[in-house]
Amino acid sequence: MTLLDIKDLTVRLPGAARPVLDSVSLRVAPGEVVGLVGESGSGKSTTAKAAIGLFPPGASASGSVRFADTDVLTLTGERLRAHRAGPVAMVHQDPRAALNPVRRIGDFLTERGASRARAAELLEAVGLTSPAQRLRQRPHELSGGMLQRVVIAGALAAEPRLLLADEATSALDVTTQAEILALLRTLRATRDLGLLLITHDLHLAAAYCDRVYVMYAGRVVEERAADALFASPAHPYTKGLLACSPTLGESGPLRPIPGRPPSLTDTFTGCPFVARCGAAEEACETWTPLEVPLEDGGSATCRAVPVVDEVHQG
Ligand SMILES: Nc1ncnc2c1ncn2[C@@H]1O[C@H](COP(=O)(O)OP(=O)(O)OP(=O)(O)O)[C@@H](O)[C@H]1O
Repeated sequence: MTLLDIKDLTVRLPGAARPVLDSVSLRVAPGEVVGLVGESGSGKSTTAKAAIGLFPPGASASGSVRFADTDVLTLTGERLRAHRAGPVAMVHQDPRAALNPVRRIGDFLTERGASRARAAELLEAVGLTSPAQRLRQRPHELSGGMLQRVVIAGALAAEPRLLLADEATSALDVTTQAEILALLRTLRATRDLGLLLITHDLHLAAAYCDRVYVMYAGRVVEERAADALFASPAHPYTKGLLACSPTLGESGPLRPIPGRPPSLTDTFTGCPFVARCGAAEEACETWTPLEVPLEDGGSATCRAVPVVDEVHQG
């Protein structure tokens, strides 16, 4: 069963030379942790926000976004509001931005529909000790990690089925980051919650996710089981990301990918990664990007990966 099913989603902004999202397909099943990885501006947040029918002002969207039995792109008014407040919750990078500094933690949770008793239960579920005392505290009395637990408790108040975590641990130190990620994994197991983890850190995604989508310039360039992605990345961009992000405990030289991703005002033909790709050939400049199936069930949008199906490589 699929919880979130995005198919061929293309999002355009007025004045942009290329789509913000170009034929993006992504799915999340109940109880599955899915990673969405890529450099800044690759379209990760735009993809995640599509799950709650939220697009940049003036954007036009085509393709489909389904959540369980709901066709999200057709929702308007009260039904759209109910969708955003119920089955899908979103947690962002900075918990302090989500919390009113002068209100108590208890107020934050009861404003989200939880009773006082339930609010204490939620704080316990996210691993906060002395929940009764926490309910009376204000944000400045808690650490960043504790506040992110409070925000996650608030997100759980409406019993969501899917949690979108947009760089939710990026502002935290490494130890607290690991604790929050472990908490999210526990919640998906105990609540059968689907989890979409958005991060620029491929190593983190590979360590905590079941499956990973790698995005580049508004496209999904690789989709793999996390262990396969880490062991044998197929797309040159994925290989580049792995080589340029540090792993815990390793101190080898990092090799940044040369150049920078195309902006929304840059036009290009062929593969969008061609200008930065060490393995590019002339034919890549005119190749129409196409998801090529891999033997292990994943896919990569690169004409150099070996064909296992009846796919025309150009
Ligand atoms: N409201 C908006 N108005 C104009 N451009 C936008 C808007 N939202 C997103 N964009 C543009 O769309 C592209 C994709 O942005 P998006 O935030 O989805 O990327 P991202 O991969 O999540 O990046 P980051 O890691 O920096 O959050 C970027 O070029 C961004 O500037």
